[in-house]
Amino acid sequence: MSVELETATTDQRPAGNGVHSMEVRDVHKSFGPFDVLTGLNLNFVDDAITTILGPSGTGKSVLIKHLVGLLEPDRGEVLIHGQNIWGISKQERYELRKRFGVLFQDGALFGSMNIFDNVAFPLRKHTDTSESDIADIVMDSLAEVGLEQAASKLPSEISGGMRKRAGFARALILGPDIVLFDEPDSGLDPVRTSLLNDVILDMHSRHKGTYLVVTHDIRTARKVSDYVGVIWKGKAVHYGEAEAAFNSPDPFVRQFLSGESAGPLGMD
Ligand SMILES: Nc1ncnc2c1ncn2[C@@H]1O[C@H](COP(=O)(O)OP(=O)(O)OP(=O)(O)O)[C@@H](O)[C@H]1O
Repeated sequence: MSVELETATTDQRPAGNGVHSMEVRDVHKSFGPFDVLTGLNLNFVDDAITTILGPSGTGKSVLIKHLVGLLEPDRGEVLIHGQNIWGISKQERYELRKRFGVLFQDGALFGSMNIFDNVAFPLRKHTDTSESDIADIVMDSLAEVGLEQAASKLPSEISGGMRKRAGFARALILGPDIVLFDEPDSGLDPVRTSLLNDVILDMHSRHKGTYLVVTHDIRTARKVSDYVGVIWKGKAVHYGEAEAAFNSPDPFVRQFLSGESAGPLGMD
């Protein structure tokens, strides 16, 4: 492979007060001898949906874990609302984490709780909301993702697509201003993927917020993205408006976004 690895220019303007909600500055992370993030820089555009694409094993999930403070960089900084998340106390980091909604690959629902209780869980854990208000909020939220009929079902009694939507409802229940999706389309057929993408777009237009979607699915990226970032070998090699990404002259970005075998990206 003979691609020059350039770090993407990610100097995008934040939407509001001059501070990006999420900034990754020169983050390095290794696991034993494996260098996974090798100087990652990303300024996510606020109140937009950014899709992060990249080959398998390139560090996308590791990026998400850094953003929510589950992993600490070996070098570099992760700033959330302008705060270096490893420069604050554990308690402050915990408080900051509540402002995130995270949708993990499998929805991460509690198997022994019905869908209503799964979605109500963050409200019961983190707020003093009364049970009657919780009932209203949860049922509204389930209606938004088309699951009001499934409230009393266990996760094992509904389809994979429904579990993802339930996970999404739970991720949004505290009104987060940042929402992270780790491969929301994994394990879904194209129709269910498309339906989930409709829900992502609909929820974003209703509730706003800075959304980050990690995916392998180019169709998902085409459908939901305002901005596209491409990570390769632990660095951002592209970040920009979705249309520009899909028309990029860069051979690596072109090959990756068109899913073609011919190009600079090989099997290694
Ligand atoms: N806690 C960990 N300990 C050791 N290695 C890890 C750990 N977490 C991730 N890795 C390694 O870091 C690399 C990047 O993993 P990551 O899951 O971020 O890739 P990815 O880009 O999300 O891949 P995929 O698209 O296949 O999900 C992989 O080689 C993985 O094995």
